[in-house]
Amino acid sequence: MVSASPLIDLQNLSVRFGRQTVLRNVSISVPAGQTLAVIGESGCGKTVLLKTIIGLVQPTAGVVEFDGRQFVNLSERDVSAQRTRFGFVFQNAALFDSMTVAENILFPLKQHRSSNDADQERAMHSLLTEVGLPNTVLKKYPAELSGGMRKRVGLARALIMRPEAVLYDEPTTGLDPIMSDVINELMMRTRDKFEVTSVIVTHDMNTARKVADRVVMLYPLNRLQPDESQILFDGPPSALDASTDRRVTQFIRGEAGDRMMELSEQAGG
Ligand SMILES: Nc1ncnc2c1ncn2[C@@H]1O[C@H](COP(=O)(O)OP(=O)(O)OP(=O)(O)O)[C@@H](O)[C@H]1O
Repeated sequence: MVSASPLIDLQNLSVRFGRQTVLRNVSISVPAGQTLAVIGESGCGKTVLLKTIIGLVQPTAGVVEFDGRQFVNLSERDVSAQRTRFGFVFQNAALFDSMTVAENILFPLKQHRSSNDADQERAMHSLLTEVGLPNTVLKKYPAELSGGMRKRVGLARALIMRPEAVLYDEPTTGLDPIMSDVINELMMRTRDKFEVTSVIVTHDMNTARKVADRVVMLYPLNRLQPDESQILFDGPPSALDASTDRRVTQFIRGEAGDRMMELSEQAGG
């Protein structure tokens, strides 16, 4: 259920690396229970936005709050405690190659909690069932799994701490359409069963349309005028097709449009 108070609140967020400003004055409030998809072309700052939410990137300006608290104001211990309230599903699953699947899934628990081994094993088996993997994968190493299986192990690892919010970075990239939809279904099941708030960075319009309650589209700053908002669209996925902004329709339909002209100009110049 979506509540009115924001769990994740970004207010006038700006992030700069050296001379490159990646995010400028971005404000997004995500109420508890909402599933937000962040779309936009490569390099517009989607992953930086995710990392800022979890405190891995510091804002240059603006405020980032999770449940009313800013990472910058927390002690190291509190930052660590606050992070356990998030699950992060990394791009390409980012599993530890030298660890078995079981060790990968249990890794966050071993780092943070002192629950006994039997409880941990129980939690792991139940999550494995949840993501549709057989027990036989537990002894395997990530290299022995398919891409879709690795993503599901990544999801199980993200959920082992029972997070309140799950951040997904391109969860379906590199998967075939069927496995992509399995991941979509699992994200929806995760939302319903664990009542998590989700932020999904994705290029996959099927994911944005099917899984998200709300879509935000960011645009690269180097293509914007200084006074333009970096958020080109903020609304339910059902409203995407009605957008009158050509940059939005071009993106959601996957049309190169005037970009081909730019390429030939670059090649010619
Ligand atoms: N730690 C960093 N130091 C310097 N520059 C960075 C850092 N992290 C990201 N950037 C730059 O910020 C810009 C946005 O990167 P980001 O990864 O957020 O893009 P994205 O929208 O997620 O792209 P993609 O869809 O290709 O993953 C890029 O130009 C990138 O090089």
